Amino acid sequence: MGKGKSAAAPKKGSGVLTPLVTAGAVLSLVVALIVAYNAGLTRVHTAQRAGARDDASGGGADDTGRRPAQRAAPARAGARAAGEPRDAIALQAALREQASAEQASAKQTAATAAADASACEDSNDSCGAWAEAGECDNNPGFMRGNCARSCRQCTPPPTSGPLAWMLPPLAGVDWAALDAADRDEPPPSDDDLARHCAVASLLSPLPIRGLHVVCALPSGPAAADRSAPPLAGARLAVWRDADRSAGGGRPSHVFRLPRAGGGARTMAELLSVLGARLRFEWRGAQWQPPAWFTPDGVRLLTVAAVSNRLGSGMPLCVFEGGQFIWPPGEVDTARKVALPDGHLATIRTLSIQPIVLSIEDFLQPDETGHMIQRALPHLAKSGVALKDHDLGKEAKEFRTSSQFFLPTDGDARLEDVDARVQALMRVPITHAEYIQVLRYNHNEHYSAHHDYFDPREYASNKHMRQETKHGAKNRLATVFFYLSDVAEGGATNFPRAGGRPPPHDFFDCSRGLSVFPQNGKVIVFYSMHPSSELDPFSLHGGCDVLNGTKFSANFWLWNEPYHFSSPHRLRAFEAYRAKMWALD
Ligand SMILES: O=C(O)CCC(=O)C(=O)O
Ligand SMILES: [Fe+2]
Repeated sequence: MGKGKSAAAPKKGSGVLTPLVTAGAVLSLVVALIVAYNAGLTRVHTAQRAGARDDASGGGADDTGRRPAQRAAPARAGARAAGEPRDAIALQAALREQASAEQASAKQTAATAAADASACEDSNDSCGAWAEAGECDNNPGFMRGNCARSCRQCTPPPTSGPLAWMLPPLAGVDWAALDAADRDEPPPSDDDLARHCAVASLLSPLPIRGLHVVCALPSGPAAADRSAPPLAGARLAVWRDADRSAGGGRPSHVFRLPRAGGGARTMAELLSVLGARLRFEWRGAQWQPPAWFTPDGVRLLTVAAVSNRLGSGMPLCVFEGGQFIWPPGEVDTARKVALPDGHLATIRTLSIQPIVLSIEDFLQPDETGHMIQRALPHLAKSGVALKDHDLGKEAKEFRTSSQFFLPTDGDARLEDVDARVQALMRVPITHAEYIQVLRYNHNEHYSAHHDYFDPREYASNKHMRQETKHGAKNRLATVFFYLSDVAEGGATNFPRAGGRPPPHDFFDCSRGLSVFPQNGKVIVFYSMHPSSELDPFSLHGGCDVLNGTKFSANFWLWNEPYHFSSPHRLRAFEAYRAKMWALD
C-alpha cells in the first residue's frame, strides 16, 4: 500500500480543530458532535420507520434508505454571514477540513488560472469542506454566492479549438508545434515499453471506459533540465480506457507534456493537458474532475506526487470520473490488498463487463453472525424505488426479501468493517450508506435491477433527480456480503455479464454470471464505469432461494459523499486520508 502525506493541516479561523481551541470552543465542539451524531442516527431511523424503499424497480429498482435531510445544528460561535452553514456542519466540515481532492486542485487552479478565476471563486477557506458535507444542496443561497467553485458552479471556458478543454489552457503553449514534435518523435520501442511501463496487469482485453493507464518514457535530452518544473517536457505513454486490444498492446497515445509556461505546474493544468490530448468530454460543472491514483489506490493530489511516481517508473491510473475503481485486468487477475488490521485480502476478477470482483479473506468468522443478530429484530419487508414506468406497482412484484439498514456507529465490530470497506475500495467511508442486511426465505428473490438510479427513469421524482444531481452523483459500487450458506438457490445473477443483451425475463437466472452464497463470501461490483457513466451491464438480481434461508448485505458506496456521515465515519475517513492521499 502506498503512503503519502495528508492534505495540509486545518487553518486557524476556519472553524477547525486546532491546538489553539479554547475551553469554550472545546465545549461547543462536544455539544455539536453529539448533535451531529444524533442527527445522523435520527435520520436513518426515520427513514427506516417510514419503510423507505430501497432498490430501483423492476428490471431495475434500486435501494436506498435515505431521505432528504435538513441538518439541525447549533449556532456557530462567532460571526456568521446570513445563511452560512451552522455549527454541526462547520464541525463536520472541520473534521474534514481541506479533505477533498477537488478542493485541493481547485485551490491550485485558483492560484494560477486566470481564465475562469474571476467568474468562479470560493470566498471562504471552508468552502470545499462545506461542499463535501452537502451544503451546496442544503444551503444553496449562501453557498452559490460564496463557494461557487466548490459547488461546481463554474462554466467551462470557451472552447477555442480541438484542444480546448474544461480547465485553463497553459499559457504560451504552442499546441500545433507540440503536436508536430510528437509526430516527429520515433515511437517508443517495445524494449522501452517493456522496461519502463509495467502496465500489463492494469490492461484489459476490452475498453474500461474512463480508466487511462499512464507511464513515463525515458526522457531525451529535451527533458534533461533539472531546474525545470516537475514533468515539464516529460514523454508519456497512455493506454486509453486501459485497453490492450486497441493497439496490439501498444499505447494509444504518446506525447510530451509542454515545457513552455513552466509545464503543467498544477493538477488542474496537468488534467487540462491530459484532457485535451485524450479528448475528455466536458459534461458540466457538477461532475467531479478526473483524478490520478497509483495502481493500488493512493490518490495523488499534486503534480509533484504524480511526477515523483512516474519518474520512479511506476505506472499510474487516471480515473475520468474522479473515483478509484480496481482495474479489472483479465478475468482471474488477482491482487493483494492490505487491510487496516494488517492482513491481506485477495481481489480476484470474476467479470470485466460488468466489473465483478470476488474478495477473499475479508470478513471475520464472527462478523456475519453478528450482523444477522443485530439486524434480526428490525427486519421489515424490502421496498423498491419505483421508476416512472413502474409507478402504481407494488414492491413485492420485484422484491420479496426483508431488510434493515444497520447503523455501524458505536459498534466496534461494525466500525471495524467500515474501516475495512474503505481500505478495500479506496473510497472514503463518508461516501457509504449504512449496511443493508437482507433476509430471503424460501422462494424469495429480487428481480434483475441496477443499484444505480438513472435520473432519466425518475423524471417525475424531483427528490431523486436532486439526490443524483441530475446524473453526476450515484451509487458507484456495491460491496455484497453473503452472511449465510444456502442449501439450494439464492445466487446473485448478472444476466448481462460478458456483454450479453438485456434479458426478456428479469427473473431468469440461467444466463450470464451466477455467484452462489456462502457464509463469509464477499463480492464487489461497480454500477459505474471509471468515467462515472452508469454501466447498464451491472444488471443483477437475487435468485429464488429454493432450500434454506439466505442472509446477505449490501454495502453501497457513492461516487460522492453520502448525504450524512457520522462522527465515527468522519474520523475513519481522516485516518484513511492521512494514509492514502499523497501530496508528494
Ligand atoms: O440478493 C442478492 O443476491 C442481490 C441483492 C441485490 O441486488 C440488492 O439488494 O440490491
Ligand atoms: Fe442490487
